[in-house]
Amino acid sequence: MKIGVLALQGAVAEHLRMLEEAGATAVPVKKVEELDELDGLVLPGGESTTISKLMHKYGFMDALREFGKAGKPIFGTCAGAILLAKQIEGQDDCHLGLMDIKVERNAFGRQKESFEVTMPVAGVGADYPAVFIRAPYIMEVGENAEVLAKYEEKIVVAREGHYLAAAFHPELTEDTRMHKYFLDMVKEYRN
Ligand SMILES: NC(=O)CC[C@H](N)C(=O)O
Repeated sequence: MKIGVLALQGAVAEHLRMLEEAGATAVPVKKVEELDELDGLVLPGGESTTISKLMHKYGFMDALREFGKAGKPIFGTCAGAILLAKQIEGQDDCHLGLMDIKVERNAFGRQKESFEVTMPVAGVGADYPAVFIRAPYIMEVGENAEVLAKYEEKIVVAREGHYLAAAFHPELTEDTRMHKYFLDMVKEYRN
């Protein structure tokens, strides 16, 4: 199984390492042609506005929409979840607009810029260590999306078919369960 990590900006190396540990072959993706050989893709955390600008610059907007619409699984973490969302609170435009979720950026307030909590994530585990860094939260999910985790009543993990979004950074722990969950999704959609 070959999984790419979009390598324009953000936490790329950490995702590559976790995907390898979870049992996949993981490659950084810097050119659209590299999408062809992939079974799935991770959109890392970072700064969504910066990543989006680079996605436009290097032709990834249309290429990634095609990738998603062809049924290839995509996992967006933190800024990556913002890139996937169809709606962003306070903004008219979205980025990829592939996943039927509405997100609010930097949703946990200044005093909580970064924090770690242990929480249950459905299908992943009861005690998942979630690292939040200037994290968004998911305000609403569409009727085909399911909520996998909430923190303080806010949705922080959701799945819609072959799209997975997490508000936190699963690549910044030693716990590979979230990446394994994504690899199981990829297996499910590969055939
Ligand atoms: N750690 C992150 O990915 C932060 C996301 C960032 N606040 C954004 O809006 O893009």
